[in-house]
Amino acid sequence: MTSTPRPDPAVPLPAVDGPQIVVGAAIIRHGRVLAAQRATPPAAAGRWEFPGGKVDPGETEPDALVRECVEELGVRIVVGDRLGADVTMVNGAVLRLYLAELLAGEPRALEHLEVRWLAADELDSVPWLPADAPLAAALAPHLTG
Ligand SMILES: Nc1nc2c([nH]c(=O)n2[C@H]2C[C@H](O)[C@@H](COP(=O)(O)OP(=O)(O)OP(=O)(O)O)O2)c(=O)[nH]1
Repeated sequence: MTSTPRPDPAVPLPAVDGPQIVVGAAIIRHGRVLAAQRATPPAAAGRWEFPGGKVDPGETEPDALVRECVEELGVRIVVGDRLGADVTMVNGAVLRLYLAELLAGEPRALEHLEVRWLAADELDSVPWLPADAPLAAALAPHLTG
């Protein structure tokens, strides 16, 4: 019988390269989702997105969302389930959306031009970044009451 050698825990595993993951938070309150209007870069300025950003090396996706929502909105959130499919963006990065709820604070546009609460029938009222449009559409059933 052959046995598979166990990796030596003292030897670091090689880094597994994958696409850069960008996480977005669909923060829902009273049947509305929080959308944020990008200020930068010029090509994306004025378009709308979900608060969030790049996941840092060694950081979990929910931790990245909590960190970004403090930085961008000045709020604490609780991260829930994933929503929708991964969206691969033109630069090869992958956008991944999570449902979230506010734990503390009132969102302010600390890094965005504006933030806005959108009801289900208002999801089409803002020009989303291209990758966000299918995710915004997937949100509609979650925006009730
Ligand atoms: N945060 C966020 N970024 C999005 C969304 N949709 C979308 O295409 N993007 C793109 C815009 C940016 O190219 C990239 C995320 O960059 P970012 O600037 O928000 O992330 P970050 O704060 O971690 O970036 P950095 O300034 O530290 O480099 O993903 C979205 O819904 N939320």
